[in-house]
Amino acid sequence: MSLEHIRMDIARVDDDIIRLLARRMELAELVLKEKKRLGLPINDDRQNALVLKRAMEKATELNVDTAAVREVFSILIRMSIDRQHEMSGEGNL
Ligand SMILES: C=C(O[C@@H]1C=C(C(=O)O)C=C[C@H]1O)C(=O)O
Repeated sequence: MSLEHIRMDIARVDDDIIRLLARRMELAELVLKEKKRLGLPINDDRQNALVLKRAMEKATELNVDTAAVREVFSILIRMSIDRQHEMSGEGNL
């Protein structure tokens, strides 16, 4: 495969990643609605730990750098928590 072709494939993968990020954020908004109904706080340390553990297990299985995956997922969790605060009208406090 040529360099140009490989880079086109990378661009497609990048698009897919962003689409999945958008989907994850939509799901975070749905989670927020349920938490409001149930009277639960936005941040859930237990669930955060579970998400990180699951991601690192998958990274291990797929032979991807687990420390890097942990960093990426920490950012994803922070993004979804920030979005939920914004949706609650609390800004980024
Ligand atoms: C999405 C949720 O809200 C927060 C964000 C999480 C995430 O992005 O995975 C996990 C736990 C919560 O701190 C949730 O509770 O599931």
